[in-house]
Amino acid sequence: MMADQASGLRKMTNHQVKVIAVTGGKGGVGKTNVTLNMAVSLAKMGKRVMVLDADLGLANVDVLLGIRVIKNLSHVLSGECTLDEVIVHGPEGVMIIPATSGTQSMVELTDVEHAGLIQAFSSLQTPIDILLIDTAAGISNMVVSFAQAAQDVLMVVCDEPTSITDAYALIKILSKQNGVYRFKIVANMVRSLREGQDLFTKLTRVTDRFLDVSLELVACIPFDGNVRQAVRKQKTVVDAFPKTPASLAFKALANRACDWPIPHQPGGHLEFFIEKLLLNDNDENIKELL
Ligand SMILES: Nc1ncnc2c1ncn2[C@@H]1O[C@H](COP(=O)(O)OP(=O)(O)OP(=O)(O)O)[C@@H](O)[C@H]1O
Repeated sequence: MMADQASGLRKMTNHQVKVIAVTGGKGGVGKTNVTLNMAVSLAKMGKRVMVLDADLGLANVDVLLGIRVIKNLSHVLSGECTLDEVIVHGPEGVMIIPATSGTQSMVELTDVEHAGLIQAFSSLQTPIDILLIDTAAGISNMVVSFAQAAQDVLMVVCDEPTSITDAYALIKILSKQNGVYRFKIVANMVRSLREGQDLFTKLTRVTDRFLDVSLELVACIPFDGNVRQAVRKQKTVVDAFPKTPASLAFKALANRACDWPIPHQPGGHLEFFIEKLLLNDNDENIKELL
């Protein structure tokens, strides 16, 4: 299976795909809003964007966009269907891989599911430029897998002590145990640029002291009541209220993301991401499953 997978990858074009994992540690800091508003902004720029809702059990992406879902990521992980078959189209043609809601939250991937995930991405046929992964809250092996495999890890934080401590805990685990040392910080729901910078300073004060990591503040998204208004309308704020402060900040972040370099991937497409997913697996048995 591994050999088939590798040859399948070699057949793909040399097209490079950017993979960004949106994390945060704490729930409710705005990960899904950051993901979707970036996705719609990038799609408006002409990019082919795919969003993976990686919060199995507590899916939000489809709800936030008012999209009806029939099959979702859990069907893909169990081998019932392919990733291409579960794609639903959101605003601006953003392709969504939905998760499931209303079932027991699935935070830890079994070996079989991890193998299913790798297999699913290896055989993805739909061409994309950017894959945005909206990860679950907490520090599960699923969050760690995606953060480790992505080229960029966005850490969304807001001005609450628990947000800083949870972000720090996630950064610690990713750096000390999983080889992720670079983090892009998004200060969300801030009242001013200054508040965003102060938040970043609070976080770097502890990471500089205890960890060997590099943090970069890439966006300060203002607290903006229009975000909630848009959520109620099941739309992204960049769509519903394009000129409001949060929308402008989300668009600036998307613009910035376009300039983040993509590492050279000889096989092209998602090979880098898939290889990292394979590497991330601590259990050698997974290779037997592929
Ligand atoms: N910049 C903002 N201004 C005002 N409200 C915001 C902003 N960003 C997010 N929110 C609000 O915060 C709440 C949580 O946002 P969101 O669902 O994106 O967080 P999350 O981190 O994905 O949550 P979870 O981890 O629980 O899925 C939502 O009600 C949303 O409307």
